[in-house]
Amino acid sequence: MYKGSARAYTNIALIKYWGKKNEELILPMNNSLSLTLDAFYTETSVTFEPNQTADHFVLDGVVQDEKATKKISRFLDLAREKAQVNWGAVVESRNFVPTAAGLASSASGLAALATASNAALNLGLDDRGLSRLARRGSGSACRSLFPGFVEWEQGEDDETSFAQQIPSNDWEQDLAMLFVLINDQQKDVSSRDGMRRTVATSSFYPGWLASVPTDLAHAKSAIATQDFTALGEVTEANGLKMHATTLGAVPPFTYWSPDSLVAMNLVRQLRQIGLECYFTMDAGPNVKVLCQRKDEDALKQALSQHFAPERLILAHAGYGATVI
Ligand SMILES: O=C(O)C[C@@](O)(CF)CCOP(=O)(O)OP(=O)(O)O
Repeated sequence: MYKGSARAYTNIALIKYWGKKNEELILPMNNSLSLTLDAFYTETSVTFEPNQTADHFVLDGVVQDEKATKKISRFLDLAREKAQVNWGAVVESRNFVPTAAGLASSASGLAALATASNAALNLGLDDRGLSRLARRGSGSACRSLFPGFVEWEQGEDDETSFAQQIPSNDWEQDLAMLFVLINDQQKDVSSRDGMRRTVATSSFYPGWLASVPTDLAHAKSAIATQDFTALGEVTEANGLKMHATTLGAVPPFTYWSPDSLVAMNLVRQLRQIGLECYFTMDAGPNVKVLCQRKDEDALKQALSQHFAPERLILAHAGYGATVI
């Protein structure tokens, strides 16, 4: 029986990955930096069957359609190639996210699948090898292998593009991230499609890309000096610039919904009255608010004046992917 199971946690980028220089290998245009969180995780088991060739994918108890299964199969082919086998597999994944979330994070899912495949096929991959394998499933997944603050080195090719943890003296334990879950019916443009369109057509993209190295340096120095204000400011600015690129795409699009703007404005108002907090957003309307742990209750209290409590999820620093 060639079976492996793993758990991996989602991560939120403070300095965003937004654009690929190589779609096939998922090589990014820039380095990114994230914080691995504890609130959302995925548990995945994979069982390779020597006398089967078809793959089956069950997500949260539901057998997935051909399109979703094909995406998993393409990833499993990488593991099969490394093991020199052509065995079919059954993948069972469970996302542990609050029901209201709608936060199906591919990052934790693919990081868990890479870790589970490594165990099932006894591939013997080290952290770097695992990060490179997860990257082939979804770019941000390469960061979910590790706890704390994580930097994805963009690299030049498959060998040199991987993530690693940034030394922080556990400062991340002093921080918190409050997820404001905006229920938005509108179908978002996927992160993959959004970054593809933006790179190809947005006149704002070059300006964004040119600003990332400086933002990254500021974020890393803020972590080294445990300067929350500096980390918050660069996080909020970098996220806003990333989202600005979508407005210049052809056709233009935005991930922001009216309630996203309400949340962003509330964060600015709270800062003005001395509750230090900063927001960031990804490929969806949800708003993530970075604060210090000592302020998390005041922040949640303030936002619950405008958002129902079940839509406010507090997260803290998470853990690296593990075999379970
Ligand atoms: O996480 C970040 O750095 C920023 C984003 O979340 C902003 F939306 C993008 C994540 O993109 P992902 O889903 O990894 O894309 P893939 O490589 O096409 O699968």
